[in-house]
Amino acid sequence: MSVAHKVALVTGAAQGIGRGLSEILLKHGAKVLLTDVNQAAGDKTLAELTAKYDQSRVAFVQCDITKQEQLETAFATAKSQLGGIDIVVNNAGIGDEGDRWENTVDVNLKGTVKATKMAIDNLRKDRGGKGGVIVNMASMAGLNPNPCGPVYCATKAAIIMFSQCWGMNPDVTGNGVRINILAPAFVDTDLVKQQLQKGKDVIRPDIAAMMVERVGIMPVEQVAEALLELVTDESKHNAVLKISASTGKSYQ
Ligand SMILES: NC(=O)C1=CN([C@@H]2O[C@H](COP(=O)(O)OP(=O)(O)OC[C@H]3O[C@@H](n4cnc5c(N)ncnc54)[C@H](O)[C@@H]3O)[C@@H](O)[C@H]2O)C=CC1
Ligand SMILES: CCCCCC(=O)/C=C/[C@H]1C=CC(=O)[C@@H]1CCCCCCC(=O)O
Repeated sequence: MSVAHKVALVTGAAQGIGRGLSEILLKHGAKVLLTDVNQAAGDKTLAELTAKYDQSRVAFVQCDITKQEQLETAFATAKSQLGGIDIVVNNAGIGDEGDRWENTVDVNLKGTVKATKMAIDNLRKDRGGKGGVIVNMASMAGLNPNPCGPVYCATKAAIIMFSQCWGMNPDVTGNGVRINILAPAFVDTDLVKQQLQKGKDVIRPDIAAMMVERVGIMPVEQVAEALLELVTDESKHNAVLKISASTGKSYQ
């Protein structure tokens, strides 16, 4: 499936991986609704992307994925402003541990569940949609245990299982909806930089640093290419695409 002229909604799109995913979709001719909880960062990213791409193809709406009504507004905006929805990338995520661990469950798990259910409802052909593809952002940390971020890892493991369960549902597959999962190892974004620099949320920063040393760290663009594969290759359904600087891409 070509992404040209398709409409994508990306969560957590103001910076980091979400911004990179949005940009590769724009480069290949899609229309993109950037969504993010951070209004100021979203406005800045929108201004930068509209300077490079046709401004009728990109828009931003503030959306906290933990808030059902803000998700509803975002999906409605994609339809009214960009003409429909074909691709949903549930990328937004955080890594709080310690006293703030419940934020990580709220955003990574509950927020992704809310957004996935809404995406399925909007894409299903029997509910007025055109079919399409959902990609949920997990992590290698949801597949391989480590002692650094137990709540983060648990939420990412849950995203994989939740997504694959929906992907086995004939009401989803029978109505033109594909669901795939992206599971990167370390990517060069603020999430990793902040955690490693301040040791803020990492329970054993020494071990985290050793893991980064062993596994390496990827540029955002490498993850964006992997997303494009999951979106465009129609044979990919219920796939988990693992990607790491040291071992490259593999499906599980
Ligand atoms: N950086 C890495 O090494 C890896 C990151 N990931 C995942 O990729 C995704 C993106 O991470 P990064 O770009 O690295 O992080 P980042 O911190 O650079 O960007 C995350 C974006 O999500 C937004 N966000 C946070 N909470 C939100 C909410 N409640 N609603 C909407 N937007 C919200 C932030 O404002 C920010 O713009 C996350 O799900 C993360 O868990 C997965 C594997 C590796
Ligand atoms: C969960 C590991 C914590 C390490 C600290 C850190 O910097 C966090 C990085 C995470 C940010 C988002 C992620 O998904 C990153 C973890 C990636 C783990 C890679 C594991 C690689 C492997 O086991 O092969």
